[in-house]
Order: sequence, then structure tokens, then C-alpha cells
Amino acid sequence: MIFQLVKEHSYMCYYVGFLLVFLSCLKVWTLWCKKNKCNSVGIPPGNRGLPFIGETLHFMAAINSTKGVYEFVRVRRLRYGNCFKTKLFGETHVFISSKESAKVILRNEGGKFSKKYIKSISEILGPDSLLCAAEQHHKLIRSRLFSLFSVHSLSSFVQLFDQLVIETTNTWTCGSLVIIQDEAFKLACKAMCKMLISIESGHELEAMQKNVALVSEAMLSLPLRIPWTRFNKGLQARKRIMDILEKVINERRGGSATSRVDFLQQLLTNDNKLEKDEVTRLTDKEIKDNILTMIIAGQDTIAIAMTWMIKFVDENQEVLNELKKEQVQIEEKCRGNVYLTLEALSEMQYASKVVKEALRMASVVQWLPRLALEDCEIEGFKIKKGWNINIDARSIHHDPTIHRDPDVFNPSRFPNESKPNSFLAFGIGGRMCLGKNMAEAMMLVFLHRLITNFKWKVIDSDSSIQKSALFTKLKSGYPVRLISVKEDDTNKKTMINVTGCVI
Ligand code: HEM
Repeated sequence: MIFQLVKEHSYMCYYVGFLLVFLSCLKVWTLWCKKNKCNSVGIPPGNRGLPFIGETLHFMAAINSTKGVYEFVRVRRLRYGNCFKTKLFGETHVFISSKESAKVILRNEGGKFSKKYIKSISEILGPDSLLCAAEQHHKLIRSRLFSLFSVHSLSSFVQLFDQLVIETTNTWTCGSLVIIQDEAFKLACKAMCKMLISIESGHELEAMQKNVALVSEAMLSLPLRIPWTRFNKGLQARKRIMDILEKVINERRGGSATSRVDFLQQLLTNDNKLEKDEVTRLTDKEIKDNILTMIIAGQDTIAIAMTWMIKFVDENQEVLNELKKEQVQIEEKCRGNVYLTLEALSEMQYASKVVKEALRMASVVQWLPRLALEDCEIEGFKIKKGWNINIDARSIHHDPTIHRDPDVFNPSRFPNESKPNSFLAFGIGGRMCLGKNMAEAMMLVFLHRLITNFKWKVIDSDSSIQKSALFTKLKSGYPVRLISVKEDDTNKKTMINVTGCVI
């Protein structure tokens, strides 16, 4: 009889089944919300989103939008304030935008915090990368890499970089269209490959450039090892870079090319001086991960920073004029030298402020990630062990209580507004950028050569951000039409008559 009933009213069964599933889901959802509410007393405000995935989909949507991934953070900071939490890729993330908390967390005097990147970044860079290594391991690697960034190395690097910039700018003719970001990217990659492993041209350099670009693109992606995904392509590119590095290391260990003067050779030579079992020796795996780290850390960041700097300068003609005055004077003074020197850079006082202001405004690295190693309290909220803590550098850089008129490009605000812990472009504390001086020097050299050799007209001033980029990369790449400024017969600088130059 029941069988008969079911047969005649089968659609009823579907309704009842659907109702039961719906009610069960509702019950689970209510219990989940109740549990979260009980647990949320004293913890930062925010939306943990859907079970398991949290707000990952919103985060991925921001990554794939032209407003850039920071939009995800900006919107929530406006909604919840200086400290909020969210859930990404199955983990709790807290974002904090106060310089007082930045000091406590980044200086890490109590040893309560470590570094932690999201999975896509840490897998691409490798477990032995200085950027990702946990505390003790980090100290060991940093102490070994630190010596590579001496004043002596910086001095040689300035000349090397200037040589590359001159070679590149010599190929730019009056009227040529140049995409600043692409050129800066190629320059930075060339400089890093030469400085680190003496790869400077040909097939190997091309392969490096291609693979490094794929690795960079994979840093902010869903960490799925599925063929054709950005992440998987990045992992494959990483493997190819590792193979190139392994080949170079083996050649050096085998005795060939040991006369090279580069970072890799310094690491290997220093290693040989240590006893075989000494703990401070770096393994080949550590060397490879960190050469890759330095290529990545020193390429995208610098190319993007240079591009924003040129954009800001162009949009602020008074700054440009002031800068020109200073740079032309320095050029006159350095006339006898083929390349710029560290001394010449130290005289670029106004340009140094321009570099710093560009880094503040652009906030290329938008937040600095850490991991809470124990339960603690931040900004009056409870933070649990294992949570990811992100210091929102961009918001601190644009905080009107710290920087007056924060959205105005005003290099002269420095040094007056140099308040402690409020300039985080390179981080602060024990994990501060190792390449800070190098990066500033590169920006000064690039600025000097561009300003003293060219005027330019911007072709696309759109500020949209490139999708899927880890840093605030301009989508347009900032294309400009160049007009050269040449020396006349009497060796004086004159602006070339631009008639005849197609602009
Ligand atoms: C404008 C360019 C650059 C910017 C904005 C920048 C910014 C940063 C930031 C924000 C950090 C992380 C700080 C933290 O988490 O507390 C960092 C780390 C690092 N940067 Fe840079 N960087 C730049 C260029 C370079 C260059 C040229 C190199 C050298 C090749 C370099 C090498 C590194 C390394 C090795 C680390 C890891 C330091 C550690 O964890 O001990 N960076 N950088």
C-alpha cells in the first residue's frame, strides 16, 4: 500500500527529501553561527564567510579585478576598522593597520611572531627561502646572505646597474614608444642575473626572464597542482630555474668559472672556508632557493616601484622641475666619470626624497605577513596561536594622522614626517628587506638617466592594477613617447627642438 502511495505521489517524496536536507543544513548553519558567536567574544570583528572556504572567493575575485587585491583589504578596513579578521584558504587572517602594533609585531621583541606566507607564495619560493624560513633557520640564512650586501658590493653594483641602464637607454631614440614597466622589469632581471650568477645575455638570460615571469605570476594563485593552472605553470618554471642553478653550481664546484665575481661564487667560496659539518654551511638547496628568492624579491618590486615613481613625478611637474635642477647639476659634476658612483648617489638629496615618497605612495608590498606563535592580545583583541597576522603597510602609509595629505605626492614631507615605524616599504626589524640600499640605488640611477636624457609624453595614464599581480603593478605598464634631450656642440645641455619628433 505504501509502495503504491509512493509510486503515485513520487513528486511528494522529492519535496519531503528536499525539505529534510534543507532543514538539516539550516540546523548545521545555525549551530555553526552560534558556535562562532560564542567564540567571538573579544576577537577582532570581521566576516569568516562560508564554512571551510571563508572569504577565499571574495579574495580571489579581488585578485582578478583591476582594482587589485588590496581592494579586498580596503573595503573590510573601512567596514570593521584598524583590526579585522577574515578566513582565507581555510586559515584565519587578521589585518592590522596601526603603526604601534606594526612595531610590536614586526620588531618581534617578545619572539611571539614568525613569518608566514600563503601557500602559493611559500611553495613557489621554496621552504629554504629567506622570505619564508622560520626564526632559527631564518637567522642562519640571513647571516650568510647579509655579507653579500656590503657597501663594497653596493658600490660595484651601482656601476653595473648604471652600465645596463645606459646600454638600454642608448637604444631609445627620439620619438620611440617605451613601456616603462617592461623596460624596468628587463633591466632589473638582467641586473639580478648578472649580480647573482653572472648570467648576462643570450639563451640562458632569456630562459631566466621567461621563467621568472611565470614564477611571479603564480605567486598569487589557487595552489592547485593541476596542469595548465597558473600555479602549476609557476611550479614548472621554478623547477627549470632550479635546474639552471644546479648546473651552474655543479660547474663551479667542478672548478670551472670559479673566477666569477658574483653572489653565488661568494657563497660557495665562503662555504669552502667552513668545516664540512659546520652548521652555518648552506646546502645547495638553500643556496638555490635563496638565489631564486633574490631574483624574485629584487625584480618585480623594483620594476613596479620605478614605474610608479615616474608616474608620480610626471603628474607633479613642480617636483619634476626641482628634480631636473638637481640631476643636471650632478651630471655636470660627474662629467669625468663614465658611470655613477655611490658618492654621486649620496648627493641626490631631493631625488632620495622622491624615491621614498614614491615608495610610500605606491606601497608596492601592501602588507607584511606574520604568524602568531602563541595566544596574545593586539589592539585590545584576542589573537589565537596559529593565526596569520598581516600588517597593512598601505593603510599606514596613507593614514592622515601620520602623513599630512597622504594622497598628495610631496617628497618634501621627508625628513619631517619620518616618524618611527610609519614607513614600511621595506619592512622593519629582523626581517627587513636585505636589498633596501640596492633598491634605492637602482631607483636613483634610473631616475637620473631618464631625467637627464629624456623628456616624455604619457600615452596611457590609467591607474588600473594588473590582474593576478602580487604587487601593485600598473596594468598599462605606463607607456610613454620619448623625446631626447641632447648635448649641443658646446657641451652644454639643451632641450632638443621637438619639432620633427613624432609625439
Ligand atoms: C623597491 C624595491 C623593493 C621593495 C619595495 C622591497 C620590499 C621588501 C619587503 C616589504 C620585504 C619583507 C619585509 C617583511 O616582511 O618584514 C622584503 C624582504 C626581502 N627583500 Fe626586498 N624589496 C625591494 C627590493 C629588493 C631587492 C633589490 C632585493 C635584493 C636582491 C631584495 C631582497 C629581499 C630579501 C632577500 C628579503 C627577505 C629578508 C628577510 O626575510 O630577512 N629586495 N623586501
